[in-house]
Amino acid sequence: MGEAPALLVDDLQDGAHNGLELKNGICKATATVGDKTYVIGGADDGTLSIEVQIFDRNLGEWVRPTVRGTKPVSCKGLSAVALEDKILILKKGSKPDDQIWFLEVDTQYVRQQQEYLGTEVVAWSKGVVGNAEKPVVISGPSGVGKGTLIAMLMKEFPSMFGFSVSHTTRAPRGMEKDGVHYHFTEKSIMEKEIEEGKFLEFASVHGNLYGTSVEAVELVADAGKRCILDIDVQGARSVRASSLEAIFIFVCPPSMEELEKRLRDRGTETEEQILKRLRNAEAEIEQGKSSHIFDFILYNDKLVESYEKLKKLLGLDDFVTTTKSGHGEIDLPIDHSVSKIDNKIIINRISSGEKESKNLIILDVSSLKGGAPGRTRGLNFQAIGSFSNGLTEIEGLS
Ligand SMILES: Nc1nc2c(ncn2[C@@H]2O[C@H](COP(=O)(O)OP(=O)(O)O)[C@@H](O)[C@H]2O)c(=O)[nH]1
Ligand SMILES: Nc1ncnc2c1ncn2[C@@H]1O[C@H](COP(=O)(O)OP(=O)(O)O)[C@@H](O)[C@H]1O
Repeated sequence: MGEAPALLVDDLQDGAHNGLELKNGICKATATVGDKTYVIGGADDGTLSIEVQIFDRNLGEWVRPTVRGTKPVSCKGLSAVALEDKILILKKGSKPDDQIWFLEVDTQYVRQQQEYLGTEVVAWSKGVVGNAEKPVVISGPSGVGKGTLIAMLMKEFPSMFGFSVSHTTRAPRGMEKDGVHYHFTEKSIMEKEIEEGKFLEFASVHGNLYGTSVEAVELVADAGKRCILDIDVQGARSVRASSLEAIFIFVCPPSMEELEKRLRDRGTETEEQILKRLRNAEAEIEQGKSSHIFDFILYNDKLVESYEKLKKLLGLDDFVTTTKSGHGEIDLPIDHSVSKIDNKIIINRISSGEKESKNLIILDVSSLKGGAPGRTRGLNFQAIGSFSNGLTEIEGLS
């Protein structure tokens, strides 16, 4: 049995299942999903992270769960709304991009983690307003031209794409910079971080460990960019099975002879490494073509033509540069009440002194995408304001 938090069991049994509690400077919200009541909160000094405890009503016991994903930092107050398999958390007095969070309690990811760890698991993911384009996973054998094609894409569309910087235990090549091409790390450190759940996927490739950290993907999403992942077939399979919805592209060489020529001409590997990469290439190509992981196979024969094909796959062939529309920011009132009608969360400002502020915010949670341990996208909102001239303004943002 776990240690009881400040909120009393009696409070829960009296029916305070969904709502806000303030005790001794500690802000807590509670939400009930199934037989469990989740007590979510932290100190209001903006430094500590928000913690979770569970009261299992069947067992009559407190449980402290294993927490996956990045925890949100504490804030001035919380509201919690139970959805089917997750809890929507509204953080009061936080920055616009830090106000909406989800605590997953019974999603596929949480159930997988529960099975794997044999403990109660919850997982955080930050809510992102709007529908950022799906991330792009690019795989293919060493030397096929993945890096070259990605570099061309990033050069032509710098504000649209962001590269997910992987961790690796292999040594840097001459021109490679730590934190730009890879986060170069040590095996023991990376293994510890994998244990701690910091990686979305990882794999042993050509004798070294490679992995995509949750943070690497989050950083790109937070910059409002479309994430590109250069990962091997095993990694692509893991991502396919994860909550990250992506487009999967496998890059194939025109022939094994040409692949060998490119690898040798690149001149970055020893003879032994080249032979190992060529041996692995056959199996990778076999899996890439037959495994149903990939949505598209791109033959990289003539570079310029292949690049045009890649742009077409990503819907960029007749792309005209336009100014990026804003993400839309919610002005979440500190004092508010929250209710839920079907897939709509209604946030109502309590006693608004400001004449021209939005009194009602409607959050649509009907088409959420992605989820823990990264980001939950697809949140849409409408802000509705009443003005002193009697007009009502409706602002739809996504
Ligand atoms: N699973 C996984 N594979 C990765 C990751 N980063 C790179 N790789 C793959 O590791 C392999 C070797 O990469 P690298 O050492 O840069 O050599 P290169 O492919 O010859 O340029 C390639 O197939 C990459 O796609 C990662 O984060 N996860
Ligand atoms: N279509 C192509 N035709 C000829 N050479 C290519 C082509 N694409 C890439 N290359 C060259 O092949 C080498 C390997 O490309 P690289 O992008 O490093 O591969 P990867 O990232 O898949 O290991 C580089 O020297 C690159 O300039």
